[in-house]
Amino acid sequence: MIAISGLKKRFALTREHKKKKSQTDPRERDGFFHSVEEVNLHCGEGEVLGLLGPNGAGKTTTLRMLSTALTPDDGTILVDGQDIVKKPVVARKAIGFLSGSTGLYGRLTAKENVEYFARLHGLKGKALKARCDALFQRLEMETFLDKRAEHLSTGMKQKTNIARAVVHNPKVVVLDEPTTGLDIMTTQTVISFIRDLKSAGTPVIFSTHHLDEVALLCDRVSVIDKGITCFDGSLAEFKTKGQSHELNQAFLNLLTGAAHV
Ligand SMILES: Nc1ncnc2c1ncn2[C@@H]1O[C@H](COP(=O)(O)OP(=O)(O)OP(=O)(O)O)[C@@H](O)[C@H]1O
Repeated sequence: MIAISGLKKRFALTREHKKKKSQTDPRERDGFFHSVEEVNLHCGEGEVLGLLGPNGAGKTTTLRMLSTALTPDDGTILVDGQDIVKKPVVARKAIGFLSGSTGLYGRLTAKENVEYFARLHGLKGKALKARCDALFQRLEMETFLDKRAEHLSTGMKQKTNIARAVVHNPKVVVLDEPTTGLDIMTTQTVISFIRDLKSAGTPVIFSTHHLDEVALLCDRVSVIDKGITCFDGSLAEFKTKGQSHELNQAFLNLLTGAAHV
């Protein structure tokens, strides 16, 4: 289970920012940019939650706090009942996090990258081999396992990153735009991998701009607009509140306020 409430994060404005200070952006104030102002969401066992929002809404900042890469200024994040801000080491074991910026070691092969992270998580011997082999097969990585990461295509890198993120069998999985830049085949593999996680009861949160993926995968939807959660609920509630069965339209209605008229 993942439960986020009252989450906030602001960044000090740089001199550059201050020079270009926007007169209209209410998130720029008191010398700070308020990236996340009030985020609340909930994702239970076996649920997949799609995190939506326009560019710059605060999705990545939220997911980076959830992964413990960033410390919140306020609010609570519970993962499996544990407060991850107070127990970041426990949290890192419990969470599998895929970030937008790839963190593969270019001179290691795809296989070596995944095995390296498996070892960091304490896996070894037969258990390490069994876990890695299962992931390589599931993510259809066999053809490029021995290629150096620096020579992999975008899709191959993403599969390697996903395997790396979940190699320790985390209790919850958090994916920041997992299908961005991928071809249709690789996207299908990623979508079906998320379905497997769901079937195994693992809560999954992923950010996306693709509403067709939300339709295929999600039980729950959370929408952030200008750093504030403006919707968090089931897919059915999203359609009702957005006043449309067409997800793109429901999303737009929620963002423009048309849904509240
Ligand atoms: N370290 C930082 N310092 C200053 N501002 C930041 C920092 N990180 C993020 N921001 C700002 O916070 C806002 C939210 O960024 P974030 O990356 O979380 O948005 P997003 O919803 O993931 O957007 P996108 O869909 O474009 O990826 C943006 O305006 C961004 O410039």
